[in-house]
Amino acid sequence: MQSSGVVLHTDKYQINMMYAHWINGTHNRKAVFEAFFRKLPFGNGYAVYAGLERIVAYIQNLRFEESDLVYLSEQEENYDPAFLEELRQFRFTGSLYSVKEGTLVFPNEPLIRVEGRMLEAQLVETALLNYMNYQTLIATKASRIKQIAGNDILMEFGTRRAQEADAALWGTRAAYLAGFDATSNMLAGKMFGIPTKGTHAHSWVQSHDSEELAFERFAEALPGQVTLLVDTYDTLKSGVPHAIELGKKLQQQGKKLAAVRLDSGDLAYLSIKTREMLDKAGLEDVQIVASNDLDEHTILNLKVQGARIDSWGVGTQLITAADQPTLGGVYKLVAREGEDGSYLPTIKISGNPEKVTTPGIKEMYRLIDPATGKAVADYLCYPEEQQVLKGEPIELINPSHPYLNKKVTNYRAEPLLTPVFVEGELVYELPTLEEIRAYHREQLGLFWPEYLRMLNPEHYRLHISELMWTTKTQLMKAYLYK
Ligand SMILES: Nc1ncnc2c1ncn2[C@@H]1O[C@H](COP(=O)(O)OP(=O)(O)OP(=O)(O)O)[C@@H](O)[C@H]1O
Ligand SMILES: O=P(O)(O)OC[C@H]1O[C@H](OP(=O)(O)OP(=O)(O)O)[C@H](O)[C@@H]1O
Ligand SMILES: O=C(O)c1cccnc1
Repeated sequence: MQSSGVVLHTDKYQINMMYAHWINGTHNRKAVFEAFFRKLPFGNGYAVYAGLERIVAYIQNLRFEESDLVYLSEQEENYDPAFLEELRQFRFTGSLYSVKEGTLVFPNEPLIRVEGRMLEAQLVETALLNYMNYQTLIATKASRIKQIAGNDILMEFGTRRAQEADAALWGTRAAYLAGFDATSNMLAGKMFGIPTKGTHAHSWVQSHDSEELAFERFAEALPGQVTLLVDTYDTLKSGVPHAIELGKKLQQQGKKLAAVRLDSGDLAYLSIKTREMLDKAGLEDVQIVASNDLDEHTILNLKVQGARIDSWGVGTQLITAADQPTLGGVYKLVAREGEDGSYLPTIKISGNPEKVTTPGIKEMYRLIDPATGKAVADYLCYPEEQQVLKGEPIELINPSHPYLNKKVTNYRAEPLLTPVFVEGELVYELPTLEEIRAYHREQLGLFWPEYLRMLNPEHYRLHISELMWTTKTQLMKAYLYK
């Protein structure tokens, strides 16, 4: 049976809530949801937002097709056929605001705001979180690795170890936007225009009578871009000497060996020795590539040990975010349409004060100190609060630690939420991946290094307006002391 693919990429409880709203006649009531995460991954000081491009494609393709409706009609819930007819007509008619991909983002910030009919705003929760959580997680991991690798070349090698095909593709894209230089994944290269690179596997060497022959044949087949894997038998006694032999031969022919790849053993020691051997043979411009379960910690350690590595192939640890496999982003209702058509702010209360949601439709700004060009704080206020737009002094309330409030008088405010869909229409021109990559680099420039360091970074804080704080405390009181 054919399926449209995306529309049922949701949890059953969304369909059941849509149905219950329909039964109650509230399905067309307006609702406002926000997607955010509560805790930064990997102990990092920031996250890198990603996922919007796929979210846009998802929203544009939301249609219940015949096979989807047939499948729904077979469910034990026995949905009323008139509900399924309603779904047949379904189109996303709401508005979606989002942070731009590549933006540095922080806990509790509304990264996506969906304003729409209950029916549609509820349906999209699962897919939006799925795309946002994974891609933001991988972009953040990649950005950490990039911080450590500096100007060295970073290649994404993870496809074979990724959690299936979609993760490999979109994870690769996330890695590239956060600073990786290339991928081994050909489909990602074709789909997203990411530069592709490849060396060869041990099987190439094993499939020949000797390592020398394997290297020679590879260089004949692919002149100009040869990287030889030198650890199949013995890196320093066999692989590197054979690569040097071939490198010299190529040099005499006016050609060039590009690099050797180390894939096991002590990468610091082996790279230092390999560099010495290559240099001694007059092959100073032959580069050294390393791979083997690398991540930001190993790369940092190798650099501290003086490793002579020019280029890093990073797979498993990046694409699976092995040290923290989920971002934990959530989607919460912050406002709903009241009987009179106006929005009522809503709250979710928790025993954990950090988990109490902040009510109402919000605008989010990054406040920049014009003297330094650096970000001072992110700030949430209600759209009717115009002080920030006029550059007037504002009181910043820290919602978790209200005693840490501060006043800012001299700032430039950059809005962080951009309209993407307005009443069902796409109004946002998606930037190219290169533009997103450049924007991410600019974003990093907005922050002092203490927020960017890998270990124990300073906390960059999200603040809210006084009015938002008052609204939040009043709503908490209203529900707690009812
Ligand atoms: N000098 C080093 N300092 C810290 N970590 C290193 C160093 N050299 C290599 N590593 C890392 O240590 C791990 C070694 O992996 P492992 O124990 O599987 O050995 P291996 O060398 O890959 O052996 P093989 O692939 O032959 O089984 C890898 O994650 C690698 O990146
Ligand atoms: O270690 P990762 O960060 O995931 O990087 C990718 C790894 O995949 C390849 O090894 P694999 O064992 O799959 O095959 P090969 O060694 O035979 O090439 C490659 O040699 C790397 O070691
Ligand atoms: O090109 C490579 O060397 C490569 C590609 C994928 C995985 N491991 C290595």
